[in-house]
Amino acid sequence: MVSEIEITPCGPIFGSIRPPGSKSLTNRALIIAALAQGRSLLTGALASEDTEVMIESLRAIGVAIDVDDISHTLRVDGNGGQFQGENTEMFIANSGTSMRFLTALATLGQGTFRLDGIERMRERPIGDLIKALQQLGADIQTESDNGCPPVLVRAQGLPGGKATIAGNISSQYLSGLLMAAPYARSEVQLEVDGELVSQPYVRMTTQIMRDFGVTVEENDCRRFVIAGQQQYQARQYAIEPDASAASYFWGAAAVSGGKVCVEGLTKDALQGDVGFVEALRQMGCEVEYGKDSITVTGGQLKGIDIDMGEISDTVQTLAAVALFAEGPTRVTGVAHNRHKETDRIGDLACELRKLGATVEELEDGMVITPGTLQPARIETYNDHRMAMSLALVGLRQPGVVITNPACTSKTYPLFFEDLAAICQGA
Ligand SMILES: O=C(O)C1=C[C@@H](OP(=O)(O)O)[C@@H](O)[C@H](O)C1
Ligand SMILES: C=C(OP(=O)(O)O)C(=O)O
Repeated sequence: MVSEIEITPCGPIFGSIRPPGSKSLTNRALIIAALAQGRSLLTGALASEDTEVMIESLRAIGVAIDVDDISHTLRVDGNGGQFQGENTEMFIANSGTSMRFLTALATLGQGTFRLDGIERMRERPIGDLIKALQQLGADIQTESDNGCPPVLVRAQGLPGGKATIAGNISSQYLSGLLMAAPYARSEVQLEVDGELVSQPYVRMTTQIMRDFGVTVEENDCRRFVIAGQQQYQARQYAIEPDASAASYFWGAAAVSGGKVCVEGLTKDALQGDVGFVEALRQMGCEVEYGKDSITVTGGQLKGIDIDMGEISDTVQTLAAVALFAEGPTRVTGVAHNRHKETDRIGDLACELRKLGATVEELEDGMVITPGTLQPARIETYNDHRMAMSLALVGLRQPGVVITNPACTSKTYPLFFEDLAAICQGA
């Protein structure tokens, strides 16, 4: 792909789109189908770097996965939770879900597993998950003492028992523990210690576990009891389009003053990020929930004060929209965004300032005061969401250049093609 893209401004965008499959659901369904006994068919799956590294890692432990790129279907022949490692290496690039879910899964096998990723992955914390797995009897550690990957697992199956898990840095630790727990030798009791960020992802985890036939007792998203020696039931499973990806198209309607319908998502979607449209409604957009779609119509935009702790992957999208609003927008509740693909508070503030905004950084968010927009060369920090969100600014402001646009391949390889296509009707 080209080394940079200049976004062409366009008029109001009217169109509809079905984004590719959800990253979060694809990677959960892959973990669960891999542990099930028998064949599962996952339809509507995402094909991107984050799912690719998950698939390759599962193949490394003997799970046969056939990818049909045309129908977006994955055929997974699960190993029933029986697998061996012989110094098995899993290279996970910068996929947080893969790193956290596969670390928990690896403890169920027999033998040695090592999980590693790119440089940034070696700065993304995993220590709290390691501690919880140790409480459940796993022999597991990080290679260095900074609490980040690489992770080494000397697995002999997971004994089970009680563990507390911190939830203030990432909910993915809890999701990983939950999905592995039914394969422990005895009951697993999990208790969240302190704040739990990104809660909707945990609800997504328990729902998909139940959909694949295991029981999970749950008390207010704080305490969980999972009987040991359960088995996921292989099945056909339909994956929703990605709601975080959808945010860019809803955002495009907002900044361009058009109307965009995202197909395949509803208010009842498993992904909490559909809640992003309610933030747009607060800012002045119109939102219509259809039977199988959600449509956003742009309006007179005003700044808002919002806690985005439950929908943190859409902070950058909201920030892009905020540049076109009247008055400041204050985002809070997202301290954990500093540990994602990049520091999504500090680095986002820096790029927003280049575009002409005044940004005050908070410990857990930022206050964005729009100014006179100006052309800018946007640094993407190898963060797909920096590229996709700030591209929206270029739909109105000439001279917005996105560097390293190929970084969208983490979750959305064809993002710029899809954005151009929907703009063509504008
Ligand atoms: O469980 C998941 O699928 C995810 C949880 C969130 O991470 P945190 O729990 O680290 O906020 C989110 O940012 C990520 O893109 C996907
Ligand atoms: C934070 C993200 O991904 P992950 O943690 O799965 O790498 C994301 O997709 O925005």
